This record gives sequence, structure tokens and C-alpha cells, in this order.
Amino acid sequence: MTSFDEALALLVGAVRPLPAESVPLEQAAGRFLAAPLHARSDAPSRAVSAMDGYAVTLENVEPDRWMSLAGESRPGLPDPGTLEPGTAMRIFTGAPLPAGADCVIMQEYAEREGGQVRFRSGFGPARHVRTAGSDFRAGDLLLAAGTSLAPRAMVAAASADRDTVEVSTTPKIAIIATGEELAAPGTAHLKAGAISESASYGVAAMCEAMGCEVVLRARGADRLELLEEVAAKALEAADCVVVTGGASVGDHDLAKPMFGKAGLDLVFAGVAIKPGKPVWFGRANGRLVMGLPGNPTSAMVTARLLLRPLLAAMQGGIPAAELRFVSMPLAASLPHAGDRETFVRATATLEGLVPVGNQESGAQAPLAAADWLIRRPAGSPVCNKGALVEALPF
Ligand SMILES: Nc1nc2c(c(=O)[nH]1)N[C@H]1C(S)=C(S)[C@@H](COP(=O)(O)OP(=O)(O)OC[C@H]3O[C@@H](n4cnc5c(N)ncnc54)[C@H](O)[C@@H]3O)O[C@H]1N2
Ligand code: MOO
Repeated sequence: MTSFDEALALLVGAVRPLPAESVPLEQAAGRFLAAPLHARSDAPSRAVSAMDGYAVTLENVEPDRWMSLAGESRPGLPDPGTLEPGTAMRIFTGAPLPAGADCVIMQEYAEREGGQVRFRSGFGPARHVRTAGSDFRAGDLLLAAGTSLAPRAMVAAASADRDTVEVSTTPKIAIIATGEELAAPGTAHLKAGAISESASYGVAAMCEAMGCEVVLRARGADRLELLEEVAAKALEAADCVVVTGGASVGDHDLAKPMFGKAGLDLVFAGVAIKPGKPVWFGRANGRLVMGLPGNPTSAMVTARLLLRPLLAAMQGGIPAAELRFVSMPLAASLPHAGDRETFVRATATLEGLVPVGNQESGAQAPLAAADWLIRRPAGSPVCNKGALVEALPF
């Protein structure tokens, strides 16, 4: 069976990034940069104060000795001029430092009387000055092509002083949940044998968090003609179709056959991971198609491990950046792993990772608290509390 690493490589090899477009910065959050973003100018453009206080030349200041106050520097002022020798200038956080000043003394250390100011000792040694270009220089690479414009990256993007950015076109995603038993949330209790369809809600939320637009949602009973119709519509509407359920070997597992008429070309089917073994991926009608297992935990684990890198790759993102495993301590011991590479669902605590109590593929309730996946190679021995494990934010 295909290993996780092989599946990932196959997937990345099968994707061509969507074209780029220019969008206003206000619409860029969550999108992937299609071109590197360079700074227009230095930041700060000149030395500025990091505190509210008084600009001085440090060697001219003696604790508790009165000196005259001359001038004021406010943020936004083009030029506060020069500090007159032996004086202090009132200055505010972010305001330009006058020429000749090399230090800002916080106002908490100052006492004022008329046009005079003195400073009690203890104000040093910090100078509270942000030097020109200490954040970045004109022309510096602020964000590489392929970076996802997550909230923190948006600050860096806006600091480049550009009103538009080049980003990837938004991928259109169709999500089809298959299974006779599935009912829309709110209606399952009305029908004997029905369950509330849950997996696709997690998948849709993940797609949206990855900057995609979910253009079609459907639930399909296990009847081939019906599913073929839904598949045709989805392939028409979307760049990528995600199917949940029907991935396994049962008589009613129709997720792959429903794309038969559309000429499904499988890239992989079945990956040696637990949970999520039946996950599959291919192409049909020039679109990408990923099949996730119906078990909700398996669906979310495979979406995290394979769909998320796929959505990044479609947008020119770096798939490996979606899979940054880190070392984390275990706060509880783990039994030996089976013969498939295993991804244990866990919660982070101050002491380390604690596996959630219910590790079944069909679990739904524990997913909300399972914010980490612990990666365990096939055949891993028992792992004791305190040991370091490879983990990925889930
Ligand atoms: N004989 C075998 N049986 C199974 C195998 C196998 O290798 N041999 N693999 C098992 C594994 S592993 C998994 S995972 C499951 C998943 O298979 P499917 O993708 O075919 O999933 P379904 O049969 O459609 O559903 C499984 C389970 O999950 C519930 N479900 C399905 N979709 C949803 C949804 N959107 N929201 C909530 N719950 C959903 C469904 O009712 C079933 O209980 O197959 C094993 N079987
Ligand atoms: O792969 Mo299944 O998700 O092990 O139960």
C-alpha cells in the first residue's frame, strides 16, 4: 500500500497551481501570494522613539539636574529639527528623533517645572530608539511567493506599503457526502436509521480556512445513477471535488465508481495510515478529486494530512509548510503502534500532549478538543510519559 510520504509526493506532482490575480489588500486575507512581496521603503524610515518621554543626548544628562525643554516631536511630523545642545525635547512613541539625540528617557523618570525637566536616576541603559531600517530595508523580501496570508502575515504584507497584492485565484471546491444513512443536521432524529451528516462540515470549514470557496455541497444516497449526476455537476462547478464516505470495499461504497463515467484516473487509492486507510486521490474531467473515508475522525485526519497540502499546492503554496511537525513531550504514555503509520489525536496541556480518550475512527465528539496529531511510525514500541514525539497542529 502507498505510504503517507509517497501519497504526498504523488499528490504534489499531480497539481498545477491556478493562475494569479491582483486583489486589493483588504481582500487578500487567507489567500496565497503568487509573487514575492518586497518592501517599498525602510521601516522605520528614520529613527523614531519607542516610548513617550524626552529625547536627549545621553552624555549631556545627569540625574536630578534641571535642563531646559525645547521643542516637541509628534508621530507623523516630517522633521522635528535638531536637538539644541544641553536641552531635552518632548517626544512621543513613534515620533521622529531629532538630529543630535541618541536616547529617549521615559516620562515616568521625568519631573517638569515650567520650561525645565529633570530625570531621576535609573532611566538607563535602554535607549528606547528604533533605528532606521531596524524592522526592514527598502527592497527586502517580506513574504515569499506561496506564503499564506494568515493574520500575522497580513501585517507584514500591509507594511510593504502596497495597496494590491498578487495572489492565486480562489480554488472552487465541491463537497459531496455519500451514504444512504446521512441526513441534514436538524433532521436525523426524524428518520429511523438516519445519522446527522457531520464530516463534510469539518471539510468545508477547512477549505474555507485555506482560502477556498465552497461552491457546491451535496448529500448523495448510495445509488450509482444519482451519484453520477452529482459527480458531473460537481466536476462542472469546481476545480477540486472532495467526496466523503464510500471509500472502502463494501458493496455500497460508490465514491470511486461515481466518477467512472467522467474517466476517473486514480493517482493513489489506499494509504498505509491509521486512521484514514481508504483515502484516495485522482483526476476526472481535468479536475482534482479526493475521496476521504466516511468515518468523521478519519475524514478530518486525512483532510488535514492530504487535502490541506493539496489546497495549498493548488494556490501555489508550499505543501510542506502545511505539514510542519514539531517535537512535543508526551504527558501520558502511548501503547505500541500497529502495522500502519498512526496519527494519534491529542490535546495540548502544560505538561505535554495527552491523547484524547476515544481514538476510534468514527469518533466525532473528541475532535473539537484534539488540537494535535502525534505521528507514530508503523510498529513503534510503547512510548512513555515525558518522551518526545513528532506532532502536528490538527
Ligand atoms: N471489510 C472492510 N471494511 C472496512 C475497511 C476495510 O479495509 N475492509 N476499512 C474500514 C476503514 S479503515 C474505514 S475508515 C471505513 C471508511 O470507509 P468508507 O469511506 O467506505 O465509509 P462509509 O462506509 O461510507 O462510512 C463509515 C462510517 O462513517 C459514517 N459516515 C459516513 N459519512 C459520514 C458523514 N459525512 N458524516 C458523519 N458520518 C459519516 C457512516 O455512517 C459509517 O458509520 O471503512 C471500514 N470498513
Ligand atoms: O482508516 Mo479507518 O479510518 O482506520 O478506520
